[in-house]
Amino acid sequence: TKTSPAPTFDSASGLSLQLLAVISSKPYVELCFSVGFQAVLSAHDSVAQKDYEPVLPALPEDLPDDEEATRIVCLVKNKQPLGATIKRNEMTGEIFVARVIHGGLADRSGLLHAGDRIMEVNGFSVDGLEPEQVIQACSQGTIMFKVVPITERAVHCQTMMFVRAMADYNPQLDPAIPCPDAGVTFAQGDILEIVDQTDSMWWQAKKLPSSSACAGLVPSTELLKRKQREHWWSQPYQPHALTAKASRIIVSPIIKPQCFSSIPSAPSQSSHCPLSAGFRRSLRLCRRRIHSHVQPPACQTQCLSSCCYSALCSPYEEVVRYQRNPRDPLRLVALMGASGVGVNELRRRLIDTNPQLFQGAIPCTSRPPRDYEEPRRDYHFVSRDVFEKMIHDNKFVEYGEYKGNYYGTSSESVMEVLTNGKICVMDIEPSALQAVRTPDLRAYVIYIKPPSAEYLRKTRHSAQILTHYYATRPFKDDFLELEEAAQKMELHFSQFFDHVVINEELQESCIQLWSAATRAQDQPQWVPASWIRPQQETHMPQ
Ligand SMILES: Nc1ncnc2c1ncn2[C@@H]1O[C@H](COP(=O)(O)OP(=O)(O)OP(=O)(O)O)[C@@H](O)[C@H]1O
Repeated sequence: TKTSPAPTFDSASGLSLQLLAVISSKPYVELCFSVGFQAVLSAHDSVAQKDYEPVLPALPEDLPDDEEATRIVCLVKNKQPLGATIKRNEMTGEIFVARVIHGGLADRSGLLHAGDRIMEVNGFSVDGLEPEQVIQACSQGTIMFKVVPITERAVHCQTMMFVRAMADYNPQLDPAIPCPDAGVTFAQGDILEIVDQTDSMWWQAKKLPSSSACAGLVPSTELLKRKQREHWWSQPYQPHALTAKASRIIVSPIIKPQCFSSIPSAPSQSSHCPLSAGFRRSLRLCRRRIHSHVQPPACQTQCLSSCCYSALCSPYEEVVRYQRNPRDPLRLVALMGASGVGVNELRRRLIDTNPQLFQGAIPCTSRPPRDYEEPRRDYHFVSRDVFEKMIHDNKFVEYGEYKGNYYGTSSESVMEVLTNGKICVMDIEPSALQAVRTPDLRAYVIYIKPPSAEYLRKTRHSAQILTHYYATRPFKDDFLELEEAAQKMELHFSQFFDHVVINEELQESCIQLWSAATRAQDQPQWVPASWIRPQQETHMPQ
């Protein structure tokens, strides 16, 4: 049978000091004086003397039979929070542990649980005290709780999940949070690790990257949705603001065709210099015009019941860490930016300088080919009927009507580039975000941000902005228009930006773009879980 070794001495550390008096050899003296060695001997003595158990006061003899089992919990706290919240039962006045924060001091002790009734703190009864007074008693140093442990602990729902926040949240501005100091502040686009969903209202989460083991409180999906809805209804009705808000979270990829018949017919601008796929003026104009002409919804109710409501449905987007398998098709790189910031200039340079790696998708049109145009190089030329059938079958990432002809980019034409082993680079309007964030295209969205007004003034004096088919114009209002458009885009869509490039110096921006676009193909990235899950369902770790 296994027997525990019995100690020969119970005061080895004392013995080591006696030993010192008789030995004079230097290595032995150093060994006996070393901190580690003394600590080992002291630990040995504690075990040998069996003085490792806390000395509890003797039980009083007149203990009633129905005395509840209590637990003494001793926590040593310095500056870190206790990691627990308390609440008072309004009927009985009893104080309970309301929740224990994942990874906090109380949680790591393993001795305090949600539902434990607190009877005493540091020897003083909490009877009749307000929760704030109890908290004050736990401010620092060694805190001794006497608690009646909860008999049936709640089943903890601790499945780990990562989400991307689609909205901003500041606990200090939320009067409903149980403890603002325990809240996590986050902004749209932040990645949160949800570590506990036991409470249907207040989840526990860590904002990534996080160096702390301790989580904090964030509103659950349901609660955040409710808060957004309340905020929504409390705003005065502004049709345009409502449209912008609606597109803040989810945007419908399908935009009704617009007719721009008022624009005069244009000269064949590209007759001498054929542009690479996707740079056609008509396509760009068509896209820009549609975006700026999107009508506000006919009525508020209709809006709330359709696109806005679906936007409200997802204040968090579940994400997973994804690294592309080299055998999988490459990812689409979608560039987004305010008109005039330089999206097309950068895209053109990227493709022109690395044609073996990057390519644009060939757009589709219902317009007849011109003399200098070649099918499948300049456009996929299709009849109006075929184009309309493609619209009906949801084939387009984006499309619109310009001067009586349809123009668009189909998912198929993007896929063609990707499966041929090239990175497809596309410039998109926010309305196409939803259509490119799909399991097939897995768009990596790069936002092109304007530099400071001062830098713009310095570098864009000869820059021209595309206005209509045959004309460009210099920037107006000292770049105010560009800055305002960029701010709006960031306000509503920054949660979808995987990367941001500030377009200061062209060549430097191009290098940054190249590096981000290639990194997106090989390095792990946070992507919507829905892109990956269908294939991974059977292999998900439990
Ligand atoms: N970093 C830069 N430095 C100097 N000029 C720039 C820079 N980036 C872009 N430009 C110039 O700014 C003008 C607008 O650029 P570009 O056409 O690419 O804008 P855009 O974002 O595609 O907008 P739109 O589609 O409305 O034309 C062009 O004349 C371009 O050469």
